Amino acid sequence: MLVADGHRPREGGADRKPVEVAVGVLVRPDGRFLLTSRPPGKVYAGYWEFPGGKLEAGESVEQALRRELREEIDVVIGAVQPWRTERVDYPHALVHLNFCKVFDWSGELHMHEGQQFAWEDLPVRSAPVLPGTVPVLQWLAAERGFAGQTHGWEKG
Ligand SMILES: Nc1nc2c([nH]c(=O)n2[C@@H]2O[C@H](COP(=O)(O)OP(=O)(O)OP(=O)(O)O)[C@@H](O)[C@H]2O)c(=O)[nH]1
Repeated sequence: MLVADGHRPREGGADRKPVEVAVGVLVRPDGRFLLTSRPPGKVYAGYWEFPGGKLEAGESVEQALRRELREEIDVVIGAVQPWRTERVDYPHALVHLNFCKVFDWSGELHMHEGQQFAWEDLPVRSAPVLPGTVPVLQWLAAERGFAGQTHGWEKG
């Protein structure tokens, strides 16, 4: 489990029920992947992440991902490949991130919530990156044989 921002995990942290989140790693044929900035008004506004959001009652990860990506960035995704999961303990919540790879989608990107977007490569130029996004960059680096810093640390 990743503890974000050096905060002290709350009592019984490991037993709290995490919020399930579906996250999409959209990869283009040239290997670039999509990052979006968190919309104004949300926690960590302006931080860069992979697009996605919380599961609603009764939804599977795949259903939530399809809904979120349609609502937030206007794309209809094809096959969803469950990839890896990660728990992150934030001061505001304990989340269980379900990362899925997506290679195939239709529609033009439109940011519906005032986000910015970038098709990124390693090292990622957009900054700052959300704590829960950092491990994903490391997994991508390992897959791609990329050595070195995966992202910058300063607010860009
Ligand atoms: N989408 C997304 N969320 C992430 C990533 N990494 C990460 O820690 N998270 C966390 O997972 C949670 C996702 O919640 P969200 O606020 O984006 O979801 P949502 O759109 O359903 O939120 P809402 O309740 O404001 O409508 C946040 O606590 C966020 O900080 C990531 O790469 N992508």
